[in-house]
Amino acid sequence: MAARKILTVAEIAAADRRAIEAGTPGIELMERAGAAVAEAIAERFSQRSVCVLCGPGNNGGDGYVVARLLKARGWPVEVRALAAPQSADAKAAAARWDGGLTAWEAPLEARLYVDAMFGAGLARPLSGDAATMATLLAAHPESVVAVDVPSGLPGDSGDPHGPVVVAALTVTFHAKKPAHVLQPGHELCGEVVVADIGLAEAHSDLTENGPEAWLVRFPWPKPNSHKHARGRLVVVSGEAWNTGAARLSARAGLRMGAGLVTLLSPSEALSVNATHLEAVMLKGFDTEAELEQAAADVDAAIIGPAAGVTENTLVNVLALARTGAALVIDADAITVFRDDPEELFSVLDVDDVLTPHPGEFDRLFPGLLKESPDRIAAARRAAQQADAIVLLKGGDTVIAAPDGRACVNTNGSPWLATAGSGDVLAGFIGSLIAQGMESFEAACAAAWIHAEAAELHGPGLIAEDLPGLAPTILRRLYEGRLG
Ligand SMILES: NC(=O)C1=CN([C@@H]2O[C@H](COP(=O)(O)OP(=O)(O)OC[C@H]3O[C@@H](n4cnc5c(N)ncnc54)[C@H](OP(=O)(O)O)[C@@H]3O)[C@@H](O)[C@H]2O)[C@@H](O)CC1
Ligand SMILES: Nc1ncnc2c1ncn2[C@@H]1O[C@H](COP(=O)(O)OP(=O)(O)O)[C@@H](O)[C@H]1O
Ligand SMILES: [K+]
Repeated sequence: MAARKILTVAEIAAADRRAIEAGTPGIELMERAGAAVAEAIAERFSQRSVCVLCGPGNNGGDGYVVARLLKARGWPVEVRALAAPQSADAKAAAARWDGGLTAWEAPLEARLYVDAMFGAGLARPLSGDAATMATLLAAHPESVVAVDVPSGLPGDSGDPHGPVVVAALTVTFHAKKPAHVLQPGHELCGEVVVADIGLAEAHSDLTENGPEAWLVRFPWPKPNSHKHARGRLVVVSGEAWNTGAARLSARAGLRMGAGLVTLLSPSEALSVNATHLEAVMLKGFDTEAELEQAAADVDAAIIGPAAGVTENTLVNVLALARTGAALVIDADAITVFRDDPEELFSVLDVDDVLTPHPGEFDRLFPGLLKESPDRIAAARRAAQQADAIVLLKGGDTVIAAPDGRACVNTNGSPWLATAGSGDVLAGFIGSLIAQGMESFEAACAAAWIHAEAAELHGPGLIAEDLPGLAPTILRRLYEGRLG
């Protein structure tokens, strides 16, 4: 299965234009779009009274088609027009609707509402009658189906700057837009159905995260695999009072399949680490030179979880960067470079992964999140600036590579909002890289598995649970690997 592409508003408009130039009339695309919405509604709702709210553009045009097709199926349908149709296709679709119009302000008594006011290209916040309607509908999101996007949601950012419709189901066309995957848009859309309306494939560097993007390259062990061949991973421990986070990463790394995982511990923390380790191995170091030596032959190294915002952490990162290991740089190992991010960037390359939460991101890339149109753009610019993979954490984690690839994680689980879950994620990423997966794909796969594991557990999740939940998700992936 191919990765699920996400197209911007400009890209979808271009695909639309190409289809029309190639001989499919716009009204035919509108008929297909409306038919897909009517079909999705009939599949999910029993027959009931429907009110279709049509805007002046092509989104409204789709609405007139939905109204006609649901009426033809015997559903009681009323249509309300926010303004007269403006485009030729919308006028044609409206002309095919023979059921008359209900006044916009009449009491709302239908059991289902189809929001066809505005599409993804919304140029300015909803105002007037449209804004009032969005506010009224927001009281009954379970009865609202949005065409393309909930009206008021700009397609490229997913961040409404005014009143917005909240839907239980959104039917969009050809591909998702950023608004369907980025928060809060993702939440406002409800279930998202992507309907095929016969447009040609379009190129996109932006995808929605999921196994179809990386499962064929997942590093399963082979019959002749041995532990050294399955990837050597090291994790740098913090000082004696701060060792748990690195152990969480190490355990997660082992669960994700790395053959050998070693905790590299400051000597003074060796005994506390030793008390808590079994399959994870332990090695001490006292100086940056000893750390460099200990990591000389490893495939991947993780530094940051409870490492301490200290000069030692800074020099330890630089020491690891002198080895051939791919680096996963998290937490304190990010923060420690806040006064001179360039010093960090100068030692990174595309094998390395930075895993900041938004606060840490702002320390390395001051102002970038705020001044970017959305999180995808921010993560992409950061990856280019750092010349490394950047995984920007959140409910809608974004992973970006310096070459422009970006991936949005949509299975994010709020149960992950618990101390230490990021340490586990770092362990998962480092482990997959150590096993030979390309770093961008490793970060995507790790983020997806991490969220699936959290969802599997649900309430009461603590970070310690996550490594032990990974095998259930891995088994599902393993059994589906040929599918
Ligand atoms: N391939 C596909 O994807 C296909 C897509 N299709 C459908 O087309 C839809 C996109 O259609 P669209 O471009 O006509 O946009 P849409 O939002 O209906 O209307 C724009 C109009 O609204 C106005 N306007 C804008 N903002 C406003 C505001 N806040 N308050 C008030 N007015 C506002 C704006 O006016 P202007 O800014 O020009 O003054 C303009 O007149 C898409 O969502 C999908 O449903 C299918 O039919 C076929 C294949
Ligand atoms: N509300 C949420 N929804 C989905 N994922 C979340 C949410 N809150 C946090 N996460 C995820 O949980 C992890 C938290 O990581 P981090 O902030 O580094 O925590 P810690 O440093 O305590 O390990 C990240 O993977 C993040 O994407
Ligand atoms: K809409």
